[in-house]
Amino acid sequence: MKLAVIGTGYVGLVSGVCFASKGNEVVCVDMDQNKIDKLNRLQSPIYEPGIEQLMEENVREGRLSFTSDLQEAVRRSELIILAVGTPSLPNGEANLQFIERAAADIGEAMDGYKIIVTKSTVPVGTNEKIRQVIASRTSFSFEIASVPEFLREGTAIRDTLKPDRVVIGLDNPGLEGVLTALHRPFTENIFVTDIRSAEMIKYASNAFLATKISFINEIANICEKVGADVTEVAKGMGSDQRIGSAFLRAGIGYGGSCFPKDTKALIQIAGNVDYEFKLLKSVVEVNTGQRYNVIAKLKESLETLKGARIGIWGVSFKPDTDDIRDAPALEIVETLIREGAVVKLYDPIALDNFRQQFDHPGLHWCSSAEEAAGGCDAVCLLTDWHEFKEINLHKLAAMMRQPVLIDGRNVYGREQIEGTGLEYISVGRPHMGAYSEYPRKIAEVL
Ligand SMILES: NC(=O)C1=CN([C@@H]2O[C@H](COP(=O)(O)OP(=O)(O)OC[C@H]3O[C@@H](n4cnc5c(N)ncnc54)[C@H](O)[C@@H]3O)[C@@H](O)[C@H]2O)C=CC1
Ligand SMILES: O=C(O)[C@H]1O[C@H](OP(=O)(O)OP(=O)(O)OC[C@H]2O[C@@H](n3ccc(=O)[nH]c3=O)[C@H](O)[C@@H]2O)[C@H](O)[C@@H](O)[C@@H]1O
Repeated sequence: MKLAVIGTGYVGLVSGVCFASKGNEVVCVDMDQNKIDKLNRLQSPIYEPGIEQLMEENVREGRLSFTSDLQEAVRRSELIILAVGTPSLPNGEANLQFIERAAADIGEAMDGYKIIVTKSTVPVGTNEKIRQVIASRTSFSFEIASVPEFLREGTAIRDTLKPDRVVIGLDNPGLEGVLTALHRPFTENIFVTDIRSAEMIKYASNAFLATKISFINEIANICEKVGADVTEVAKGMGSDQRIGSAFLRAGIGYGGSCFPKDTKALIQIAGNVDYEFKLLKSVVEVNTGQRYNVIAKLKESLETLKGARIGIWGVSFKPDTDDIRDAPALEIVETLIREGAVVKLYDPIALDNFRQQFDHPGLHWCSSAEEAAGGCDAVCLLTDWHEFKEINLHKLAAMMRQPVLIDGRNVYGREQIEGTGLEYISVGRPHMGAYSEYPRKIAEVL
């Protein structure tokens, strides 16, 4: 099939490349000429393992191209995929300006029948608006469908080539054949429903995963007070198939371009129909608090942050991505600076993006984890990059001014910590190390 994909962020680029690799002729469109120039040099504007190789193969085979000319792309395609951003407005609602503009541009460019598929995450009822915007710009007939995207950054290609399921929302049953045929090379598990339900499935899925994370984080906070180990608790809970083990990793809370924005948007969607989504509001509140627990733990350990030297390991919102959108590290580092700490930052790939968001004379940019830790009063591990698991913790303790390690992702096991001399404070697990007063506090509670 001939496809145009509008928007070359994670979703547009990865789905464009994956549709091309299944034999479709795909043109990816972006209004950002710099991105298109980069793509035409076969350089990916997103960090995603394997993407450049797949781009190169498909361009070489003549199935994939990149342009900023939306009109030309729409005219040569049978099906158009909308994958533009839907960021948050200040009140949490989804900002639909990119969607509306793209829909208008598509309507104006149309020169015949087209199918328009929305992959962007959009509030319930948005596809109806898209239909109206396009209809007001063209007299040619067209169909709309909602095919929400469930890929994760860092595993986006694998998630797209082998998804758990594909959800297709449509109002005209006549579209089912063409859309299921387009997606069947990826999976047999295709769920066809109406457009509004498809739109809601996307928000409900992200909100549910966010809820699992906040739930386990609250359990972790209680574990810390009663002397239980949340990683054991999660294993024990997760082996019940009704619960499932995924998304039960306690830590410093979720970040990224989607969970924070989509949870807030769903609260607004509910609010707009006079429904207070109390559970989801608490999920968001717990998530914010979880980031600040790192600060509280530092203060407990160091007494004051003024003048303290703090090493930060990892600033991206999760490993294998350079994305720092709504990364917990942003708020944590800003707070440390506000409290007068000197902060040494290291991340394998996300430091440039971080610096564009937040820079300050009190920040030191380091090129290795060891450099960031050297001479520090505490190191905070905020992103569970694989390389941090391999660090020699004996050497770490020796190079620090005070050997305090705050592990925000529960990366290390007891056997790695024992004998290192580190004071080790993780999330929802017993504190370890010479300086720890933890057992005394438990005794007080009991
Ligand atoms: N990032 C992710 O992992 C996932 C994102 N989503 C959803 O997919 C949508 C896209 O997200 P990202 O890929 O992160 O987006 P993004 O915001 O990184 O990129 C969107 C791109 O669209 C381009 N664009 C905007 N308006 C345009 C127009 N009228 N014509 C041509 N290009 C235009 C922008 O220049 C930008 O390059 C959002 O709704 C998001 O919630 C869904 C699943 C996963
Ligand atoms: O709509 C979206 O954009 C996407 O949002 C998430 O994908 P993503 O944000 O790439 O990353 P996740 O792997 O889901 O992690 C999100 C955040 O939750 C945190 N997390 C995840 C799992 C866990 O057990 N604990 C936990 O704290 C991660 O560290 C990260 O900060 C969803 O997993 C995707 O299905 C969805 O398509």
